Amino acid sequence: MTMCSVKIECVLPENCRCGESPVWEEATNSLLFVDIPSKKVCRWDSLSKQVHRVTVDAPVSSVALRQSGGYVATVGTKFCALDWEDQSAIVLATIDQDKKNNRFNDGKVDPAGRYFAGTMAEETAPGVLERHQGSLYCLFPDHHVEKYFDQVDISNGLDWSLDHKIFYYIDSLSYSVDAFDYDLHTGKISNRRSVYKLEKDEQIPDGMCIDAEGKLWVACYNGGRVIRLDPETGKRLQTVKLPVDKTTSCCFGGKDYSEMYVTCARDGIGPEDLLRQPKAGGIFKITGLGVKGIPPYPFVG
Ligand SMILES: O=C(O)[C@H](O)[C@@H](O)[C@H](O)[C@H](O)CO
Ligand SMILES: [Zn+2]
Repeated sequence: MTMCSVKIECVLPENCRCGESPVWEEATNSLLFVDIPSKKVCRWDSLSKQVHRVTVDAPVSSVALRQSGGYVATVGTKFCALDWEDQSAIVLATIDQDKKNNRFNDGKVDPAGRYFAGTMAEETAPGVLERHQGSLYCLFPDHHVEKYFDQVDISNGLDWSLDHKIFYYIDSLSYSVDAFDYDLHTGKISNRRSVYKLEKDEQIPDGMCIDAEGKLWVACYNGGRVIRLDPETGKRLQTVKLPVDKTTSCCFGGKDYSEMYVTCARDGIGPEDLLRQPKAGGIFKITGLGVKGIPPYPFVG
């Protein structure tokens, strides 16, 4: 494996205000993602290059596959089921009803088909928000919701180790990638610890995914990069820089999950900086990483 074969291209100039939650859907050779403030769930067909967009009635912060068809998404403060054909959203559960300024942020389905997602106070500008307002929640297959912990600033990246015994989690403003022991049978988490502290130029940790070797990939907001971490040694193994600063999240997709897709944001970039990064808000594809990902888990409810 040589690092020099890494290639980065913008495959879709979508101008997302805040692109997030990339998810590969093998059945349609497509990449799903959201644009949070634009209230849009998008599906980009990698073969036809066509995009389908569904607009919902509140900021949509994550999307996931659903075993029984369609998708699930976190919309405002609700876990919803999305019917792609008739473009409808059905509410499965509502959270944070006592916190009127909160919304969901990043979410992902665990290996047993439960949908994890956390909340945050709405931002007045990128990174500017009332602190400690967020919590981490999980929607179980029977549609009941459990709260894991509160006091979160910006609930973000999440994924599970390949043996399903560890849950990795990012609260962005802690500048840390954390790990918990994970009980796949019950969905319970325990024993929180930090596995990596971001360096200054890496800026703010945002979305995250695991690769087929058990290493973590973290998108660095304002850092214009994704970094590969070894959660066992706490070392950074690789840095891949992108031509945009506000990289928000990443996932593997494409043939055998050998490509990485990266979302990013356009909001918060001044006119002068936009000239330097005209592709801000686009969808990027990284090839030649020499490592594959794993398929996303579908929600089983
Ligand atoms: O994409 C997200 O996860 C949040 O919704 C964003 O708002 C950014 O992470 C945040 O601005 C970084 O500070
Ligand atoms: Zn995020």
